[in-house]
Amino acid sequence: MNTDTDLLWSPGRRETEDSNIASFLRWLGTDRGLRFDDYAALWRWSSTDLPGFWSAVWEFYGLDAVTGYDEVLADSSMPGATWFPGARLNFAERCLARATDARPALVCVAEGGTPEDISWEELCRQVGDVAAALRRMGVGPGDCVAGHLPNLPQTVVALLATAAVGAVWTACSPDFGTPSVLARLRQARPAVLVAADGYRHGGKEYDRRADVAELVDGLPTVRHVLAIDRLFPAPDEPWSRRAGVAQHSWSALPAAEGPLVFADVPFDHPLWILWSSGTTGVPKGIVQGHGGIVLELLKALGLGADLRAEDRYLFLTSTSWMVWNFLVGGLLHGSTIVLYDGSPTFPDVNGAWRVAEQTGATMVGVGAAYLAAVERSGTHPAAELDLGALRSILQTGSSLPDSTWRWVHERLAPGVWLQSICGGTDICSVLAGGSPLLPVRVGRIPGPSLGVALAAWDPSGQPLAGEQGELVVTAPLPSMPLHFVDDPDGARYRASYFDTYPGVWRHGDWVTVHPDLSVVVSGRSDSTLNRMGVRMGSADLYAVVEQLPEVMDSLVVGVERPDGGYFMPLFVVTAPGSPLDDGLRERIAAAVRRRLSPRHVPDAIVPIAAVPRTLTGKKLEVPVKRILQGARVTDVSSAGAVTHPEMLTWFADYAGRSMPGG
Ligand SMILES: CC(=O)CC(=O)O
Repeated sequence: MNTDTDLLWSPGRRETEDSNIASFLRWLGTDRGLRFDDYAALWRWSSTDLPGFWSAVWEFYGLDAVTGYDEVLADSSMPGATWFPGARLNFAERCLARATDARPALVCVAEGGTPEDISWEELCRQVGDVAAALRRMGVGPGDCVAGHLPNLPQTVVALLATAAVGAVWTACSPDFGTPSVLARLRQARPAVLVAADGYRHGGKEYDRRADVAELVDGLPTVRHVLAIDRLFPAPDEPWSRRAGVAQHSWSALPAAEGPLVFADVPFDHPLWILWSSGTTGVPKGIVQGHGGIVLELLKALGLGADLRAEDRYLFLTSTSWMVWNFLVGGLLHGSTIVLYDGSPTFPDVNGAWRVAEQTGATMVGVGAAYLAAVERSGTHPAAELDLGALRSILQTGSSLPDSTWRWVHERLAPGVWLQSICGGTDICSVLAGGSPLLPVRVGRIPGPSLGVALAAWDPSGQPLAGEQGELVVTAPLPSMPLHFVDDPDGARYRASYFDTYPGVWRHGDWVTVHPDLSVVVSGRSDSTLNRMGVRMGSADLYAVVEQLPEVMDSLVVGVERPDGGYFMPLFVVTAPGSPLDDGLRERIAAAVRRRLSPRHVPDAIVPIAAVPRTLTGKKLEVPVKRILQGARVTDVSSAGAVTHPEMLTWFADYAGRSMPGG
């Protein structure tokens, strides 16, 4: 039910008249003679007239002054759509195109430190020096440069320098275990490894030099290590002793001899490789292209999130989550991007908000789990900190409990525009999210993003209105993968998105699209709960269970048994001092029965010490389900890619001990 008490935020004059999307609508009227009464009408046009919409984005953002093209969409089949043949543009060049003296390009904060500004001029100079160094190492189109780096200014510089020379970038955050990093980077076959000596997190320093040596040993294609010695400086000490590998110190790189030259690459030239979470098999290397990413991030951040040049845009993320790339996309808008290298909960749970205060961040991106944790802490950031500059929060990763939507508006930053966004690595962007033209209501993503032909489908491919179905995208997007790494015939790519509905992208989430176009995502469809033929999203259960003050975290899975039975245990982490006794079990079951349905009541409610998650915060529903079905821990998760890996062994023991018929 959606009543007015659910309304948290409504567009004001700034949004309806001064936002980027308002300017876009005016521009469509004057330049194209197109008028739309509301967001819904604009979205319908944008997701059906693809050449019309994407050519409008192209012109509105001035790309026609950069390059021409033969056609907008030469082939619209999925997979394999052909966008903007004939166009040539370089992501790095576009990121540096709006350099200005007026504002910094980067504001960098190390955990416990003070913010440091890097000007656009300085950023361009550093990109030029590193690009020149890469060219001296013989790196160019067809090569890969890999980063083993935390969220440092050097990481942004290395990405832009790699793109500038036309090579492919990929990164793993150093908090990943070495086997996980190797499972990814081995596939990418990097020629150069850019690595930091360590990182700081939660008040501790982690030395990673030995891990870098191990990586170099495991990556026979690496010829050069570009070493960032910041925490443990020992410039003359090579980290790897492997023959044939040269180590260069980042801080000692010579200045470039000439101006920065950007490789002139076609629209679909590979830009970077992003990695799937790798919790259900070998991580998939998702390759996205220069043109598709430029266009998508201009549209998503500009027309969707209303990012502007004067914004200071912070995302709390490691370099392994696609939102880091989504953060760097802020440069395309001439915005200042804020890089925080550290834990959002250091020195206390409000660490991230302190960084926002220190840096004057105007738009802050966070994972849902972090927001919920701050809510639970009982602190009142709005009273303790000056978040006056903050205008918008981007929330993603998983669904937000209803209470947290309200808490953000009441206690974190009253008046702020909370944008819940859903998309992912696969497109490095947003499928559904906020719009300056749409109100924000509790529990609802305001609408599908422009250009995204999003729908809910039933198993036979029929669209569902106001009912939960598979999230599909029925028309191509420019940032869809060019291909996967090591997938020459595209079989892995097709199997990932196109096996259920040939020619239509199945994203792997359960979604409901309401008549007002608002969207509710109810969890991953590959971890669906299916009781007696009724499908239920795990997120619905979490939303109820995690509202109880005694429950800190939870995980639910539905296990098909060999005997045809179905077992649906709910695992809960209780708050200190709240044992999971019969009383609490009954309160949980009663809340689920009342707020959802008797069918949602779990078969067992079991205490656990922690919920294992991917390093980007997603609960490990599918791996746990598979363990409960008898899979070996090592077959369903890759070491170092999950939090609380010890819990996977716990689930294996539980499967042996407590599963019905087990
Ligand atoms: C934008 C997103 O969808 C991010 C994520 O959940 O991985």
